[in-house]
Amino acid sequence: MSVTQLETAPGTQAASSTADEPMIHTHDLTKKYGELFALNRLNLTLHRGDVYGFIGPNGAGKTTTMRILATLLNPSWGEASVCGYSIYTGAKEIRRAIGYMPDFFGVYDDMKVIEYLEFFAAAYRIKGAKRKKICDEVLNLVDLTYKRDAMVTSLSRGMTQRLGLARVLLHNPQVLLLDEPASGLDPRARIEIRGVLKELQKMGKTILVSSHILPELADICNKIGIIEQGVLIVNGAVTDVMKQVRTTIVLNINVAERRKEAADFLERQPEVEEVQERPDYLMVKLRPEVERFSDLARRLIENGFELTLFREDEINLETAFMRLTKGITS
Ligand SMILES: Nc1ncnc2c1ncn2[C@@H]1O[C@H](COP(=O)(O)OP(=O)(O)OP(=O)(O)O)[C@@H](O)[C@H]1O
Repeated sequence: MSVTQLETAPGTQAASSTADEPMIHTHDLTKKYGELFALNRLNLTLHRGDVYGFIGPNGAGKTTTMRILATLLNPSWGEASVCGYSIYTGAKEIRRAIGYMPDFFGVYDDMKVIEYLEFFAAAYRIKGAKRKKICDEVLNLVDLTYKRDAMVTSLSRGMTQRLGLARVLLHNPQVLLLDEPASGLDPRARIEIRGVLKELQKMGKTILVSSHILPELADICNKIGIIEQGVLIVNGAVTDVMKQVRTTIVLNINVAERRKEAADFLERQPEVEEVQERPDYLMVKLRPEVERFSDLARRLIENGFELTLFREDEINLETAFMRLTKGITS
């Protein structure tokens, strides 16, 4: 994947004159359908380079937010601006400055991958040699160069999602609105999408990305918001949000040999509450007040254990997240 080439591609620049001016800003943004608040006084601020994970269950208001920011839907009241342009007066400028990938999008059946991209590049009035260069660059970025001449209908769901991402990158937007880009993908395809998002993050794009699943986004975002029934119930830096979401940390740890000894060693460590042996690893529950666990890895290594696995248990994190979202609004 190449990061540098796309940075030089011509694109729409933000209206923002200072580096601190938010790339996305909303104030009391509200959308009502009859009596239903699809979105209820949403206050969000994203700065250049922020990758904001927008997490919530079905019907929480994620798509509504994205569609308002993409100027495809009017709010009932409240303010929103993207790249310094108001959604009320700067819709044309906003559309040039963003790449919006909806949760469902159609692809044209009878086209090759490269024809599909060239078609949209032409719609952005990218011409001639530049068009070819940019199409090749975005294909490379999403790792689809090897499918350049394949028919779009022959792509897997993961590849189609990556092609959708390539499409919204053609005009080098500064802000990306990505509505559940990893939904319905198998674990491998999810990892691939995450890889692309990490590349985009390195390029300094501002990204609002939604998901049902917290762990899916936790390690690529710097900020996270959890929305439920139109209300943003948690908002902040990933580390702070994680503290609120989980009550205890559970780690999955394995060593190359002497697993029983490692279990005994772990049980003696001050931050460990309980160690359970699983067929392939040790499940290590930390005491409730413990927030950091990197020292534990260091001590294991210093005591001669060769670590083959050391990671936070995602299922535990997901369960904690579900508990939090259920607990607050029900
Ligand atoms: N056109 C509409 N008319 C009436 N209600 C709507 C309309 N569009 C959305 N809603 C309602 O607004 C709420 C928020 O929907 P939204 O699509 O934003 O949720 P979401 O978080 O994107 O959900 P999902 O994860 O299922 O895509 C839901 O209760 C939904 O039923």
